[in-house]
Amino acid sequence: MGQNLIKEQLQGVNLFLIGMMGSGKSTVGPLLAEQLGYRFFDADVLIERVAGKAIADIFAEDGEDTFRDLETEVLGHLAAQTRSVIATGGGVVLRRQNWSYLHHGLVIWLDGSLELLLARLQGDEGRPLLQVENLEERLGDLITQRQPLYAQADLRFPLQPDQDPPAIAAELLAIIPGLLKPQCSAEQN
Ligand SMILES: Nc1ncnc2c1ncn2[C@@H]1O[C@H](COP(=O)(O)OP(=O)(O)O)[C@@H](O)[C@H]1O
Ligand SMILES: O=C(O)C1=C[C@@H](OP(=O)(O)O)[C@@H](O)[C@H](O)C1
Ligand SMILES: [Mg+2]
Repeated sequence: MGQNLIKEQLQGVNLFLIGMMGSGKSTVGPLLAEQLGYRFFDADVLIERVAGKAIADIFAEDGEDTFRDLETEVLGHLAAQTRSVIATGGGVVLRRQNWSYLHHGLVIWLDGSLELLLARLQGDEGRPLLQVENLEERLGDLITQRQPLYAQADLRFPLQPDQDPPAIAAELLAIIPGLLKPQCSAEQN
């Protein structure tokens, strides 16, 4: 299906990318936005802008609760936009209020295995929840806790270890029209 037809069918509806840390939300998001003529927002980048400091410093100095409050605030603003692809942070699914914002758009879950995430996140220093001795155990615990929440997405997209970001974006663009209901339009509301 051509990009113009997909754009026409989407009618401005936002795309929210959800999934575990390392699933590629921040990487695939801009590619999707470019193909669709949408804007791209990374919720984490906006949180850092609002707080005036890096995510690691928000966690260290103000605590996770403050970070989650900022996350909800930023998401509320983003949900009021149209024609946007939004990369969320992996923990966005934890708060019920966030789901009321996510459901303003189409919610796409990038679902990666523990093995895939571990390979990508080894040595990462920017994600405060992963600064532990046993990364595999921490990721496994987070997956167990969050999987039922991610499963509330409109689409589960299983990640293949050898699929590069452009190929993922292309496959998503082919799948998305099938998710749309005829009356689904952000610009009619
Ligand atoms: N399809 C992919 N194949 C290989 N590496 C990827 C892919 N998507 C993302 N990455 C890499 O994985 C890491 C995490 O990606 P990122 O987009 O920051 O994930 P998220 O925003 O979901 O936490 C980055 O180093 C990124 O370059
Ligand atoms: O999973 C989480 O709780 C978090 C994920 C991070 O974003 P990414 O999913 O983009 O890494 C960031 O929001 C913060 O470190 C907390
Ligand atoms: Mg990210």
